[in-house]
Formats: sequence, C-alpha cells, structure tokens
Amino acid sequence: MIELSNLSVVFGRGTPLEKQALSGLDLAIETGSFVTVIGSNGAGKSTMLGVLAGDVIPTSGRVSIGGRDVTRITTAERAKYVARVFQDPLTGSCGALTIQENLALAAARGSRRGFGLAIGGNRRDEFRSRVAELKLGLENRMDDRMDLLSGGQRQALSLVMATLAGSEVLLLDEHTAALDPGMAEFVMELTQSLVEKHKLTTLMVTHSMRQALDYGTRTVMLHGGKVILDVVGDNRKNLTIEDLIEMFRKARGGQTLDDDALLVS
Ligand SMILES: Nc1ncnc2c1ncn2[C@@H]1O[C@H](COP(=O)(O)OP(=O)(O)OP(=O)(O)O)[C@@H](O)[C@H]1O
Repeated sequence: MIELSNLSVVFGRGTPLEKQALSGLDLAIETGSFVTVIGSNGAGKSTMLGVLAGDVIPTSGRVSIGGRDVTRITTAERAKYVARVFQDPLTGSCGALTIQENLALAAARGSRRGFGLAIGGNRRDEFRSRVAELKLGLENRMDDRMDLLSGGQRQALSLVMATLAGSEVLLLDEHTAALDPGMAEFVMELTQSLVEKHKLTTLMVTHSMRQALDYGTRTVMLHGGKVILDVVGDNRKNLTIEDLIEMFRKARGGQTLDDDALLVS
C-alpha cells in the first residue's frame, strides 16, 4: 500500500513566486494496482510523483510505501523501492554510456553492490536476454552508446531499466508524450506487460484521457493540488471521455475543462 496523507508542497515559500503545488492531498493505493493520473496543467501531478520519488520534500504530510514511512528519506535511499520514467527519453538514461552500462547502473540503483559487479559476470547475459524480449534488435547493440538510439528505443530501455533493481513502485510521468503514435502504443503495451510481470504498483501521469481510461485499474484526477475525482471498478469500466469531462465539470462546480488542458484522444 502507498499512502499519501494530507500532503502539502509549497515552492518558493515567502517569496513573490510562492506557489502551493499540493494542498492537503490524500491518496491511498493498493499494492499491485495501476492508477492513471490526469489533470490540467499545474494541477500538481508531477509534484505528487516527485514527492513519491523523494525529489520533492513535502512541506507537510506523510508518505508511506509498504508500511514504511519514507517522507524524509532521500531519493537515493528510496530508489530501491521506487523507479521513475520521465517524458523526456534523455532524462532517464545516460547518452554517453552504452546500453550495457546503462542497464548495469540501473541494476545497481539503491543497492550497495557496485556498478562493477553489475556490469560483469552473469548479469550480462540476463541484461541481453531482457533487451532481446523487446524485439527491437537492441540485444545486438549492447555496446552502442545510448545517444545513438531513437527516443522510443530509449524509452523502451528505460522501462526495462526500471524493473532491474527490484523496485515495487513504478512512476510514469507522461512517458509516451514525446513519442510518435506507433512508438507510443508499443511503449504502452510494453508498460502493461512489465507491470503485470513484475507486479508493480504503478502511477502513470498522462494528458491523454483515452490512455487514462484504456490502461490501469483506477483513474484519479488532480486539480489545485488535490484529488478531485477517483474512479475505479464498475464505475470506471464503461466510462467514456465525455463522462470524464462531465464529472470534472461537476466536481469543479460547473467550471469547464480548458480545451488544451487534456487530450481527448
Ligand atoms: N520546482 C518548482 N519551483 C516552483 N514552482 C514549481 C516547481 N515545480 C512545480 N511548480 C509549480 O507547481 C505547480 C504544480 O506543478 P506540477 O508540475 O506538479 O503540475 P502538473 O500537474 O504536473 O502540470 P503539467 O501537466 O503542466 O506538467 C505549478 O504551478 C508549477 O509551476
């Protein structure tokens, strides 16, 4: 279980640029569930993922993962529980290192075992076979630098990397938004299969309402740094994008969604 309790985040406190990004956000997520997260620009989605990953320390509130209070533990320590894939394919991997080296770094994440141990020995074969499962032919390019690859190839590898250190939680921050539609679909199918195979508790931020309803088991909508909609089970099964827009409107007391805030496709 992941529990975010009464979380508040204020950036630039006491300055003219002070911004309250989260405002007493509460969210409890069952272990193994796949939650899609939507909301307009500035709703607090990335900040919420940042708090879970340890990149953002909340101003107040509590974060627990599997019963452990992780509110104050560092990103590095938290890395053994939480993996994150970003929108920009360049963010999650190092372009100057080879595929093999990137995988070794990912496998050593959050562990006291060194990079050297991960890069040598029998993990090489394991990495190669994990990359071969992508069916992109990258297993024959293990010594190629990462920056020679396309955005989609890098994002597919980032997902494999996210599963190498045994993290229980996967955070996806618009991880298909920068890809062409074909590659985005490939990466989403890969996401689905890795989440199932590794039984990951997953939060996926997306601007696509279609994606939010097609994947996962629960959809939450954020607005003003809080959860304003939470749909799961039978209520979600037959939900259309139009229903979601109407639910947003009602939750906001009649306020409509900006046309460009969320993609209806
Ligand atoms: N490091 C920061 N310093 C100051 N303000 C920030 C910082 N990070 C986020 N914010 C502000 O906090 C608010 C919430 O931002 P956040 O990125 O969490 O929203 P979001 O829902 O992910 O938006 P988007 O869909 O546009 O990515 C925004 O007003 C943003 O400008």
